[in-house]
Amino acid sequence: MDALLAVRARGITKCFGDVVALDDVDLDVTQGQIHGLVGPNGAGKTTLLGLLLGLAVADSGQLEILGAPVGRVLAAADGVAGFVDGPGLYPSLTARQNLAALAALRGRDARTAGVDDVLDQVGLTDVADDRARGFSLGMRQRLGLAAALLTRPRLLVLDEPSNGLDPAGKKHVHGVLNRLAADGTCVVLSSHRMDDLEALCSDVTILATGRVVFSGPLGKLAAENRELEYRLLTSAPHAARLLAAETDGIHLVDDGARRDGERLVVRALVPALDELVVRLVRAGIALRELAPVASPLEAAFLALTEQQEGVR
Ligand SMILES: Nc1ncnc2c1ncn2[C@@H]1O[C@H](COP(=O)(O)OP(=O)(O)OP(=O)(O)O)[C@@H](O)[C@H]1O
Repeated sequence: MDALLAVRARGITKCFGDVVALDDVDLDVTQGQIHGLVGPNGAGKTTLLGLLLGLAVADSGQLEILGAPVGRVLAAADGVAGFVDGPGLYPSLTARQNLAALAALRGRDARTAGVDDVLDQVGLTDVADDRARGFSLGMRQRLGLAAALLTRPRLLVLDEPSNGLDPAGKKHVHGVLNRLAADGTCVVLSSHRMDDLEALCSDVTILATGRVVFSGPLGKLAAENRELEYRLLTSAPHAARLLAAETDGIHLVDDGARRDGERLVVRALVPALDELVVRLVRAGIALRELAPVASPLEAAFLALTEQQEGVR
């Protein structure tokens, strides 16, 4: 057992009838890390998060959570909290009553359980006495997060926590998760939003049809990735295009839909792109903007999952 790992999974397989939801999955998540699960619909993300929360047991493989092996009992391991498929709430109770009821279920006194503190953390103080029935999706997500925080988890497991959050709500929730991670809590979350994952996670695991196609630091994903498309804005578009065409390893992308005459789109590995930039500057052409057309995570996600779909 590795004390630094909040999650250690080896050879996890989970089937629902003929459907193989998870197929020989290995996963290491270090304590204090925010780890993202990403994958197309039906890739197995929720199934995996459900195993971490003790909502289901694997058919085979070994799972250790916070250093302890997980048995075949349906129960959340000590120190684990979170939700999949949206938080479970009592619609007729207020936000505060929901949290007090959860605290009472765990045998804690609602007055000292920290209800007001977690409501404040997720930004729901103003609506603490409103019934959950009237809450928007984003507010329900925040209340679910508050419920999880009430247990002071060491592993927080969240399925699509940004669903329904407006930009301010998202920023608020990101702040909460970052603070938790800084204090040593491990967060494992799924998302279809690459910008969320890039903003929050140090590491990601990409699942496709139940199999892990990548797991590791985001930076490694970018570095390992094939050629990416970049958009360049220069002081001399025509001359820049000619120079790019002559540079080894640079492929012009002539996409009519994206071409606006001013901007140049090229496909390249980073060393070839570096060479192009040096050559532009040497030729007296100013580079005003240089950005990937899609983020490295998005590009790698598409490439890796398309590859996997091809294998099926
Ligand atoms: N309780 C269940 N009974 C039958 N099949 C299930 C069950 N739960 C999941 N599956 C199947 O297992 C596979 C993985 O589903 P899962 O919900 O884990 O994927 P996901 O990556 O979370 O997808 P999404 O992004 O759409 O939420 C899918 O084919 C799904 O239909």
